[in-house]
Amino acid sequence: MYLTDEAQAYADQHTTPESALLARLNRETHVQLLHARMLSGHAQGRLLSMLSHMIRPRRVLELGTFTGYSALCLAEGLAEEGVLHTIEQNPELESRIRRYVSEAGQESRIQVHIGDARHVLSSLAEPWDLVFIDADKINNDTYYELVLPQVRPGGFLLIDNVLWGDKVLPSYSVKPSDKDTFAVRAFNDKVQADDRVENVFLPLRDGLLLVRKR
Ligand SMILES: C[S@@+](CC[C@H](N)C(=O)[O-])C[C@H]1O[C@@H](n2cnc3c(N)ncnc32)[C@H](O)[C@@H]1O
Repeated sequence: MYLTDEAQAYADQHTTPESALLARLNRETHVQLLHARMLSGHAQGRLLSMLSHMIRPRRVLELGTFTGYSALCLAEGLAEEGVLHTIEQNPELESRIRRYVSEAGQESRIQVHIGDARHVLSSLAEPWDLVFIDADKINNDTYYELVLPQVRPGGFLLIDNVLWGDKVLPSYSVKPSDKDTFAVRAFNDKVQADDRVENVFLPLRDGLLLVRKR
């Protein structure tokens, strides 16, 4: 489900602009890295910031840092004394992430972990107020089951790319070898049937699933 270009432009023009730092990170990511589309970007970044401001979380967890754009957005709404932990498995991204976290003056509030989220998670037993799952989509369910017990009752999870380029839609004919699409579809269906949570599927960008633990 995509907006027309004109509607998208209008929506962007009526959304608070990125900070100069985020705009620079956005541009640098697109110029220097492959798969720059993975970065949350202007509209989704502002939504992450807005949701974080609404929740005022003390403990935030992000799985999948990439260049740090979404971590910086989510950190904007942290409570005083709040901390965001973000996990990225690609060590080549570490220096850029740390440089931007430092430029944003967030070194004491954003803890960067380099490693496979499945392993790093076992060393982080925090009562999460907000979790952003945005790593390898085939493992969405693994991450969800690992973190949900650690999310405080009434806490939130956000899962990105749940539209998966519209490949989750029933009319799309999935190739039998396309394990990612089958995994994203199965995950979305599972959350919809999960009595432990309430959920809203937001068709923003590539789809963002908002989940509240009961
Ligand atoms: C979609 S990008 C994240 C985008 C970022 N959250 C943003 O919005 O700007 C996914 C990232 O997850 C990382 N990743 C993939 N599998 C992972 C894993 N098992 N553990 C930690 N990070 C992983 C990838 O290296 C990639 O940088």
